[in-house]
Amino acid sequence: ARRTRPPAAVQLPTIEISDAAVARRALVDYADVFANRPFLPFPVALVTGRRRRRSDNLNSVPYGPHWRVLRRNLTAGIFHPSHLGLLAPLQRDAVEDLVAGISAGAVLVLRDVVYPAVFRLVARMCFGDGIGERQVRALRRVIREFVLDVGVANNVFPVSTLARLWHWRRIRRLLSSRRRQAELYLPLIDARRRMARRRGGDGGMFRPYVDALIDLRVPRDEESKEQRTALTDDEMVSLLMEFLGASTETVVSCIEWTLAHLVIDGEAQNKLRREVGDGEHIHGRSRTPPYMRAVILESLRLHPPVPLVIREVGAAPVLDELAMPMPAGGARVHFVIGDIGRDGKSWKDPDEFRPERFMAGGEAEGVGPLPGPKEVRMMPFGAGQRFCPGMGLAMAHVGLFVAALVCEFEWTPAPAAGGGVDLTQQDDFFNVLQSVTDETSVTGSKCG
Ligand code: HEM
Repeated sequence: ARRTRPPAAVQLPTIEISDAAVARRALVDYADVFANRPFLPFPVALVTGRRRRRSDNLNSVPYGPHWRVLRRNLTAGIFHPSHLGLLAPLQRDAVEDLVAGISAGAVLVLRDVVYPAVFRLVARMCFGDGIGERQVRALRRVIREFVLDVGVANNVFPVSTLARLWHWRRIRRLLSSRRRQAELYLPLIDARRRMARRRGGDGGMFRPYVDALIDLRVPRDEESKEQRTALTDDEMVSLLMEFLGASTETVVSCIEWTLAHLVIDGEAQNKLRREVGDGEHIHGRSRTPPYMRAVILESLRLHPPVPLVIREVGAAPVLDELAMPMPAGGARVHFVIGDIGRDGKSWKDPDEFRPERFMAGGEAEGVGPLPGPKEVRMMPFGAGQRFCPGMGLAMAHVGLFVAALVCEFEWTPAPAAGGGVDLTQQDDFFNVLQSVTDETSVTGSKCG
């Protein structure tokens, strides 16, 4: 109990913001005040390494020079368009794997085929394309367990004895998860270290994230900005876990919600199929076409895979313009992304799936995945200083996989689902479609 007691940050008063205008003022006008997350948004330490030492990832690191270096390493290194261009062969492989794994006419749970394909692609981005299938499967298993356990640990404490026992087992597994993850990651990191010494890099191939982390030097505090040191093994494990988890869970959830709506709205599915029918997009040769972009934005507006933007405000902040009192001792602030995207003040028929609103002449023409400085209408990737650095990659990957799925197959509800799709949302660490865990998912028939 001592090890899992909520830390001080969790005990701070929590303020929930569901109003888009207030969110904009906080995250844009007071960007620096709202630039930190509480160290532990969960009841158990997620970034505590061996010997219980703090080993930050990008999500947890305080706003400052260390954060800036980690973030630039990702955005200017891994996510730079010239570097992402080198990903095309890996993306093509992933799409071919996905399509090959679907039998036409069979009822399938979409997650069972999409999750492995996305995860394998992301694991190759992290560790290089030499990573073996067994290692990919082992990584996938521990990340999945970790995400499920965090979801449970984060929920209200269960009441019945049996439920409490089950909950407790999950928390214990979560506490040992770091060690199990490290056991898998450290040999892979060491192998890349040896390879870099022997070959001096991959010459023109995609440079995996782990190589960038091995070479990175970070400042440790404000005073010694000039003095930089290599990342510890524990820090590398935290950052790699974050990359694998963030790039898979969110993207898979967005693909599922998008397909669910396309199954319900056959007209939108056909329109999309006509748009991506030439397969250009699947081969990574073109930008996301307009209707596909509109469909993804509409899916993200209605079902943001990450439910909350979480920030911590320190003691006695001066926020004159916010028009909202802040507790003098500081607060944890939750911006409810789903409420903002469905706010009836900014959206017509906010609960309806209508991608056309994002097309030319629509009410949301010009609205993108990241809010501009003047207005927030939706913020699936957050806003302000800590907005999601993986946004471009995520939009590209969702587009790529959805294009492959609708280009190759026609999607209908599974017979067991009674001709419909249940859009119930499972509130977890990520917002996921509850029915993806049932056998009542969807059927894909081969097109043409
Ligand atoms: C559909 C896919 C995704 C969604 C909806 C999503 C959403 C978010 C949200 C809401 C935040 C918090 C932003 C804030 O506090 O303002 C975030 C942060 C973050 N995301 Fe994503 N994300 C996605 C994909 C990715 C991918 C592909 C990566 C790749 C590594 C990634 C890495 C991160 C990181 C590292 C942060 C923390 C950034 C920081 O604190 O500086 N995400 N994401």
